[in-house]
Amino acid sequence: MTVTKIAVLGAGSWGTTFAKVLADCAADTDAETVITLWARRAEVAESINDEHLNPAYTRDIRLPASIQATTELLEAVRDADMIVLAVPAQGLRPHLTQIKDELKPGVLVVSLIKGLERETGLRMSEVIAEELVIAEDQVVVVSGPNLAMEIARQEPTASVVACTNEDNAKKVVSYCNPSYFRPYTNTDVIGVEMGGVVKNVIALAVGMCDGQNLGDNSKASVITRGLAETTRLALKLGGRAETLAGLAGLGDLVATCASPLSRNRTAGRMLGQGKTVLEIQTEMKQVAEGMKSAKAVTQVARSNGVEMPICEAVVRVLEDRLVVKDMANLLLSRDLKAEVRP
Ligand SMILES: NC(=O)C1=CN([C@@H]2O[C@H](COP(=O)(O)OP(=O)(O)OC[C@H]3O[C@@H](n4cnc5c(N)ncnc54)[C@H](O)[C@@H]3O)[C@@H](O)[C@H]2O)C=CC1
Ligand SMILES: O=C(CO)COP(=O)(O)O
Repeated sequence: MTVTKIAVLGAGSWGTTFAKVLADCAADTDAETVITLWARRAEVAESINDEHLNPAYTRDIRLPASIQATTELLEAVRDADMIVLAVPAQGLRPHLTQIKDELKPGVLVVSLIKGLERETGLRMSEVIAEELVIAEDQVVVVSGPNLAMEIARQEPTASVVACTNEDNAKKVVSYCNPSYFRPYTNTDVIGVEMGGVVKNVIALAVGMCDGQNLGDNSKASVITRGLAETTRLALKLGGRAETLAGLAGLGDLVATCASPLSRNRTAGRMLGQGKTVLEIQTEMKQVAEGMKSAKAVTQVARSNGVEMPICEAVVRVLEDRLVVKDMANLLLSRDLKAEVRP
């Protein structure tokens, strides 16, 4: 039997949980799979190897003993058939630069990351293909309503595995389909990625509503109009409307904006309570991608002539050019128009 080697880079909440998804799937199917999880910090790798726990990120969840953690990046990716990327968006490119000479020909590279590169406005799949000099159809994106802790607890969850080559998406699906995780394939990589990126910014706005003690009408209005602006941008960039109405669009937006587990919603709530970006970054130990990607989202939108008033307002708050209590007024006083464009 051939052994499949999978490397997961990033032992935070989602990287660790996804490694568990892969390991549980391999156990369910009796597949010969070696899963190596790369952690930046030695104590994280040691805890995963010795105790099968990653308490800082997945609390008391017992990880499969088959997951081997390492702090050696090149050792993790050497001979890997599939490399899964779960580091924060702004830290991705330097890691790609380090691993690019170690890639096995034909390797599949899977992005779990929900952000845009700030300097270039590129989606993660674009950064990966560009930096690793691999074909677009070797890059696969996994996105959906996937709060890591719920999946770590094996609560039933669906997701989307997107690749321009459907066979490659199916291959990835075959590795990440344990009993509690149901991945659907999609060939609309742009729609899937943009759904995941923009929902983080909308979740910041919903968190701001919480921080201002606003109720469900306000939040539902932000979520729904947020989906409208996300869809406008995704369509303009070449995505499909059905994707944004699916798991990676509406599904992820609802999960993130509703869940107290969401780091983006939590960061938004703190902003709504008057905390500064610096205070929040110091207090939160985990990444809230929307805080880093919001500006790039609005820049990409502007350069494509797409209106994104909620995202624009979030950026103004992040840049200290708008106080949260004035945000509703700013959004509600815009010119009246039809809900659906004829
Ligand atoms: N946690 C979740 O529920 C989900 C997260 N995601 C996405 O997955 C990506 C990773 O997120 P999480 O695992 O949740 O983040 P996290 O904050 O839990 O962990 C990030 C990991 O990357 C490491 N890290 C931080 N800065 C780094 C840098 N500059 N270079 C290298 N490593 C660095 C940290 O030590 C940690 O191991 C993000 O893009 C996030 O939006 C997607 C779906 C679900
Ligand atoms: O992407 C996520 C759920 O699908 C996680 O959201 P947060 O990064 O806001 O926690």
